[in-house]
Amino acid sequence: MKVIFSYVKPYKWTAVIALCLMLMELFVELIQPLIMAKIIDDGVRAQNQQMIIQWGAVLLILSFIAFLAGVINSYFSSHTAQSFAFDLRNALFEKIQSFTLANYQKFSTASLITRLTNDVTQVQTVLFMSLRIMLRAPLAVVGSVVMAFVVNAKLALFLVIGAPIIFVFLIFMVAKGVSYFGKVQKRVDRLNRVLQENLQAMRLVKAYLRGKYEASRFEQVASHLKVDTVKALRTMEYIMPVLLFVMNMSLLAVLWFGTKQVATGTAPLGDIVAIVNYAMRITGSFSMFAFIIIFYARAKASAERMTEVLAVDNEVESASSSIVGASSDMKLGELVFHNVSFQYPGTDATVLSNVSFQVKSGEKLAIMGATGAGKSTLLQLIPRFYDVTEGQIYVEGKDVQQWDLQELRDIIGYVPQQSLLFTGSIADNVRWGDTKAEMDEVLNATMQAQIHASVEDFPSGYDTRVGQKGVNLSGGQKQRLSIARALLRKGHILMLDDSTSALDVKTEQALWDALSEESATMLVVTQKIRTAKGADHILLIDEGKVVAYGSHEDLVQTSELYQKIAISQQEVK
Ligand SMILES: Nc1ncnc2c1ncn2[C@@H]1O[C@H](COP(=O)(O)OP(=O)(O)OP(=O)(O)O)[C@@H](O)[C@H]1O
Repeated sequence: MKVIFSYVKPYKWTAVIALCLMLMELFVELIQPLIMAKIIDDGVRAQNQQMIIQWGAVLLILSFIAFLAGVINSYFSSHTAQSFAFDLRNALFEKIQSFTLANYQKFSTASLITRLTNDVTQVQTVLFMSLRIMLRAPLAVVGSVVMAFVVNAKLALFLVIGAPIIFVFLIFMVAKGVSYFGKVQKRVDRLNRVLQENLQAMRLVKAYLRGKYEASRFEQVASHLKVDTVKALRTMEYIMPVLLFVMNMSLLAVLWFGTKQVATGTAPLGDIVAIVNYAMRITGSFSMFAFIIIFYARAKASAERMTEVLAVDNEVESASSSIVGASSDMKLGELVFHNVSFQYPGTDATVLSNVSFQVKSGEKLAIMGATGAGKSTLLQLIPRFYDVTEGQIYVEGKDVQQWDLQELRDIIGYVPQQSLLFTGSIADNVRWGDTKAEMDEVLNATMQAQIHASVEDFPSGYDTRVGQKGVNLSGGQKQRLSIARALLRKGHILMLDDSTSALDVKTEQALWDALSEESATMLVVTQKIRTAKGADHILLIDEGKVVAYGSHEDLVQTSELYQKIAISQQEVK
């Protein structure tokens, strides 16, 4: 809660104003009985109309002030809560942007979405409600007790006799509530995950006629959410009866001893009436407590989940040293792997084992190997999506761990295996690679990526809207747009992870011809011997180990595995 509520700090003054206004409302509420008493004693009973008008006017003015305070309080409370939520959401989003891939894997996407939306809203609601009404209930209890002491301290003592029991009970219920509502939020995560997966796989669901199966999967997580929420709310239902029982016992004691005091003449009847009145107010405020605890417990659980995100330590980033710039003997785009071994964080399977190779400036390296051999993993180590477990990777003569991370990633153009596009125009999507690029640079990139002609054929050309995840584009179009986006970066190293799998032979050949003019060093993961043939060297990986390295002509002679692949693709020559 502490970390999360530090985001209220910039708005502390609006929060303080809201609190003061709320106190003003409470003050009016608490002195209302006294004024009523005045009207009855000095006005009605004394038959003094002047007094009735005078105190009536005071009551009216105070009520109007309370009304105004309420309206202005609403304004300040919502300003504070909305601004707080805005800042918190942005902070969470920024933190997530800085996550290492290993950290992404720790949280599921659905859980991160819930944390950024639902969890923020829970805390925002509690903040607003606290400033507006929720804090009023406990303060009204305290105020009523104080007023009761002012009226008759001996009788008022009976009102606080149950306080320790109530205090311990409330702490117990908050702890229970936090644990139960923490579970509820996890259930919300799961529900979102099933929903997200289902919506993303809608085509598959239809093709496999899995609508009913998916509906039952959803129903299952929805019913878990329902059961856990009901359990949490049922537990909270004990709050009211327990508080009311303790309060009613106190009230009985006040009446019992109060009657005795009246009988012996030690207290006026008015005192008992007033104390009973305050006791009723306390009881009334207690009826709010169940809601307060539910809201508070839920918000606390949400706050803990958000703190988890904000507290993430991004090991890769923090390891980045302050040495900036390249070494003097650097060659643009030169890359060296030296005895690199790698295991994914939290796993014990060795994905890459003792990998060593070198790619000279401007060279083209094709990386081949069976599925799961470790090709994509190898590429991801270069921009430090993950850090090597053993060995070193040198880019332009400098260990990647000594590069300023931004500078390192700035010189790398990366096209992942799965083409990802964003909602927006085609031009926006290409420009995503370099937001400052001019239109002629965009055109250069799209021409090189062999997508320009297709874009021109669209009725709106470069302004064509790309649907969610590029639904309105073909697989090959998406791949070529992703390549254009990477080319626009004009990096020293271009990494293509099986990014031409959806292209026809002619288009692919045209693309490689265009890319052969590129001065960047190129790493191309491919399954096709035809593509590998055009590379300067081929790196063949099997189960994370380098099993062959050389040109196509060399490997056809020397590597049995390469020969097998070549024969299967009828590309032995
Ligand atoms: N994020 C991850 N966490 C843990 N293990 C992973 C992760 N990504 C991949 N692996 C494992 O690492 C191994 C190599 O995967 P990688 O994706 O690098 O293979 P690949 O050669 O690119 O395969 P493909 O040609 O099918 O894309 C696989 O055994 C895979 O299960």
